Parts: sequence; structure tokens; C-alpha cells
Amino acid sequence: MIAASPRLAAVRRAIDAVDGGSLLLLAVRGRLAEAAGRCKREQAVAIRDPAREARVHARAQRLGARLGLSQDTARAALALAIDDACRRQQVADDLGQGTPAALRATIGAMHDHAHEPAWERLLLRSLPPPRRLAPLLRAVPPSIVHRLLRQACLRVLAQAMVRGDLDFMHDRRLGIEVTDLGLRWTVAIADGGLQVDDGEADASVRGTATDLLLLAARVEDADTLFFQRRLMLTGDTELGLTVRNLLDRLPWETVPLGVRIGLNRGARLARLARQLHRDGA
Ligand SMILES: O=C(O)C(=O)C[C@]1(C(=O)O)C=C[C@@H](O)C=C1
Repeated sequence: MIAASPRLAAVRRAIDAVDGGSLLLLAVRGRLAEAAGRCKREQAVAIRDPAREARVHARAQRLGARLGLSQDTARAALALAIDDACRRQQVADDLGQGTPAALRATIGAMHDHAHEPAWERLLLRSLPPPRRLAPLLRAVPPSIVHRLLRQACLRVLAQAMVRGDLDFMHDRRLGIEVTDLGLRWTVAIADGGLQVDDGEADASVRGTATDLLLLAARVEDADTLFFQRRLMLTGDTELGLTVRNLLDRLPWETVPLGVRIGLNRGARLARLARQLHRDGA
């Protein structure tokens, strides 16, 4: 057997982590399907529900298309999950397997947002820390990363740009450096549009992926992050401070609700994952 290169070994570790996460989610889905089967039995309705299965498939097709999955892959993945669900419902109903208390515990834990649920901790613990994902992310062509980042910035800043709140940024270039990923980009507003590239910046914000996400999602405030030196400003301090103040003042309600929820959830999960990695839990 030929020894894998360091990059291939890192990619394989990431694949193993994703496989672990996928199987974990499949197991959680199976437990939920058992609960659905029990509800239907209590209501004396048919266990198999083709109309619901069609909706599940249709949703997977839409989601899959957005994630760049082929129709066949999305269909096969969901067919497998539904097949597993049907088998479990049969077993649970016919043989009385699976204790209701255990099911209640699983579902209860999944809805307990005050304390992150156990299954989420398990999943996060199996994910590699950002610095291990860095080689993977660096392998993504810069043009794709720039496009995604530009779209993300536009979603958050569109209203502020229309109101002219970003006029002070005209022809100025703000760098974002993600230290643990070894990535940096420059955001600029020129010709009325927002551009992202990897050129020189007038001022830069530096921090880990998690801390930058916590700032973007407003889960932790800028003052704390800068005071604790988890985020740092370099270059033209005046420009950096103006951007920081703008982020503070940005009317959060003008950012689309879906983006706010996604950012908030992502930032909290990233913080929990960092905590779990630090604790070596
Ligand atoms: O939604 C339900 O009623 C389920 O039992 C879950 C599920 C699924 O796996 O998505 C499984 C079997 C049914 O035929 C429909 C859907």
C-alpha cells in the first residue's frame, strides 16, 4: 500500500468525521421515525404514508439542488433513510422494541436549547477543529470562496449600502484574516458594488474563524472580543474602528431573518465545538 500524502491523509480524516456525523444523524432520524410510528399507532392511522414520503423526497430534491447534490444522490439517500424508518417502525410496532422513555429522552434532548443536546455534542466532538479543515478549505478555488463571501456580505449589508451607511468605505479596502484557517480576503466597495478579492488591505480584522463568526452573528460583542484580544485590528485603525462601529450600529432587523438565525446557530455551535475540543471532551 502506498503511503498517503499529508494532504490526502487530512482529507481522509475529514471524510471519516463526516461519515461519523452522517451515521449519527441517520441513527437519530431512525429513533424519531420509531416515535412517529408509535404516534400513528396510537391514532390508529396507517403506518406507511406515501404522501408524506413524496413530500420528504421533494424537500430533499430542493435542498440537494441547493447543496450541489445530484438528484439521484438525494433520492437514494432519502430512500435509504425512509427504508430504515419503515423497518424500525415495523420492528418497534410488531415486537414492541424501543422503550418510550428512551425515545422521550432523545426527543426531549433535541429540543432543549438552553443546554446543547447530547447528540449535538457528540456530533460536534467528532468534527475536526478549524485548523485541521484548513488544508481542505485552501483547496477550494479562491474565485468560489470570493463569490460566496461576496454573496454573504451582500445579504447582511444590502440595506446598509442602500442607505449609504457604507459610503465611507468607498475606495477603501478592509481585510479579514482567519488565523486558524490561514485564509485572508479583502472586501472593498467600489463603483457602487461590493468586491471580494485577496489583494492588499488598508485595515484588517484578525481572529479565529469562531471569534469572527461570533462577531458577525452578534453572539459576542465587538468590545469584549477586541478587549480580550481575540480579535485584532491592524493597519489604518480609523477605518477599522469605523467599520467596527458600523457593525455595532447596523440595524439587525434589516438583515433577513433566515440569515440571522443561521448565523446565530452557526456561531453558537462553533463556540461549543471549540469548547469541547479545548476540554478534550
Ligand atoms: O413522517 C412519518 O409519518 C414517518 O413515519 C417517517 C417516514 C420517513 O422516514 O420520512 C417513514 C415512513 C412513512 O411512510 C413516512 C415518512
